[in-house]
Amino acid sequence: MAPQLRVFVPPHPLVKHWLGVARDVNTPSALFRTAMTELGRWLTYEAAREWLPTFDTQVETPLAPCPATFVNPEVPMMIIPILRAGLALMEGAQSVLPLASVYHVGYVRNEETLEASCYLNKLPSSLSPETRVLISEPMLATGGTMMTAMADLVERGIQPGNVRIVAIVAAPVALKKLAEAYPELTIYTAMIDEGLNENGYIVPGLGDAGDRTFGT
Ligand SMILES: O=P(O)(O)OC[C@H]1O[C@H](OP(=O)(O)OP(=O)(O)O)[C@H](O)[C@@H]1O
Ligand SMILES: O=c1cc[nH]c(=O)[nH]1
Ligand SMILES: [Mg+2]
Repeated sequence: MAPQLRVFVPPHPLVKHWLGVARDVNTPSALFRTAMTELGRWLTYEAAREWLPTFDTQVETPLAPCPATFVNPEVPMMIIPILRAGLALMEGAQSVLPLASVYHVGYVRNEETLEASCYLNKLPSSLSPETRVLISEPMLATGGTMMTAMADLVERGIQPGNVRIVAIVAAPVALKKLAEAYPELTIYTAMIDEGLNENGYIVPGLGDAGDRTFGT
């Protein structure tokens, strides 16, 4: 069967709570950052389920031998925060995946054309195809930023089937674009919103995630 984009919206009260905090226009920047970090933590927790590679072994408890399962540190795992807004989300992701390497990439949308351009790329020139990649990117709006980031990853050897995107809010147009180009992808998001306004902002969304995270 042909792969189909999988989008999960975990029905978790903490995800709902922190999404409400992030959406509220009256939330100050410090609390908005906390909301981003918490959403990164819980969405990554959900994304890691049945995805994080493990190995089975045995340990000695103080009383008896006992089977045990550990996260396998030999399978390469990376977190890619998309600057700027992906940084606070990444902090939560990192608390769940402390062994993951972090590679920063920065893309910015042109406010008129809405096209994304890259201003920072710390990715190595090639990556092992079995690398598991978690991308932290709060907003999937037109999808242009994520399409560019995915192209940069695939060019370096990453398989889309090994990528999970953690996003706070996703617009249908971005999901459609990603589904057509990378149907093997898996996305974890707190909500799929209605659409975009004439300036390319997600409605109801949460405004400019980067500006609200950093108080700019
Ligand atoms: O799906 P798209 O239409 O491409 O929009 C999503 C991107 O737009 C925002 O970044 P922005 O360019 O505002 O940069 P910032 O995070 O530094 O604020 C947001 O953080 C995403 O990266
Ligand atoms: O709603 C949106 C769309 C793109 N980028 C944001 O920060 N917010
Ligand atoms: Mg911005």
